[in-house]
Amino acid sequence: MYAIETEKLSKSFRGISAVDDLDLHVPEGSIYGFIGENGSGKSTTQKLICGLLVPNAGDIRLCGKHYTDSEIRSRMGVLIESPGCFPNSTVWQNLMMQALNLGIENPKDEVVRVLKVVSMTGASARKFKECSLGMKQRLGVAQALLGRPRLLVLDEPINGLDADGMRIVRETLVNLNSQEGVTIFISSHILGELSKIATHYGILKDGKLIREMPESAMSDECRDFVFVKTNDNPRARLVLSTKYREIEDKDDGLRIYDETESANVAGFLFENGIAVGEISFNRVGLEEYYVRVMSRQGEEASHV
Ligand SMILES: Nc1ncnc2c1ncn2[C@@H]1O[C@H](COP(=O)(O)OP(=O)(O)OP(=O)(O)O)[C@@H](O)[C@H]1O
Repeated sequence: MYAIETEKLSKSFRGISAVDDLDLHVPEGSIYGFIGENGSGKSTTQKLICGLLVPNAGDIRLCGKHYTDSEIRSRMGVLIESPGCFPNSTVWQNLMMQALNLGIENPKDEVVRVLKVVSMTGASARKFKECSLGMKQRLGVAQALLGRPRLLVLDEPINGLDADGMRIVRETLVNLNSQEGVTIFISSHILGELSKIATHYGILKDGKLIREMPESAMSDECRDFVFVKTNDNPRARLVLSTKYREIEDKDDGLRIYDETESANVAGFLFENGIAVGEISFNRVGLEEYYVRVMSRQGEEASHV
């Protein structure tokens, strides 16, 4: 079953298409990384799913039910753009107001719980306007967690966070997903961070979904390679081409995509009188995969 499924979802603003015929499939229990360039339609899609915008066409189903179903909606937590908070109220007061609005039983206990989850217990007396950007983002996540939602829709929740703030949000999301089975639909431009947690990906371009796949399928498309820097890369390339078929110039060095090991490449270069300055075994990461998919969009990339 899909936690979120859209069928031919479309939205335009004053005749300009923002989301175009979108068929999205977010499996239950997944952490679905939703990526795309600025203006590709990620926020619009998330707003449509959360009922903050009305589609021009298409359908949205949440856990098999129409997205307007109130029971399903009550199991959703949302952070879209910046958290809606009162600047002169404290972190505690803002969360309490939200908990009361949501009609949560034992709101105090629930606020204590979510503050703990995002590691903000010590900041509960701080006014919202005095919070750092990182604290505000984490408060937004805490708001989204009120009432123990089964589905979280998060728009750029790690934007503006420092490394520690990112780690806290990342660990929070992974724990919610692995321990409580919460489905997380998350957009982010910080691909390195997203790749640490996502189980599925959807790539959006100009309002259209150009790729959708589980992380394992993306890993299969991302290839292993040996990266080597030498004292003479052009000669190293010539020498290596007598033994290896797929060699690429990249980052002041050479990549060898053939199935081999660093030690074999180093040994072969050494035998041929070429000094190796740096050698490592690597894999194409999400950022590079994304750049390549975007640049060859429309083509079927069998090897990325
Ligand atoms: N309320 C609106 N009125 C008019 N145009 C809008 C509105 N909201 C979004 N758009 C347009 O729709 C397109 C998609 O915007 P959207 O914010 O969904 O993209 P995005 O992928 O979330 O971008 P970003 O990564 O910069 O947040 C853009 O061209 C944007 O200008």
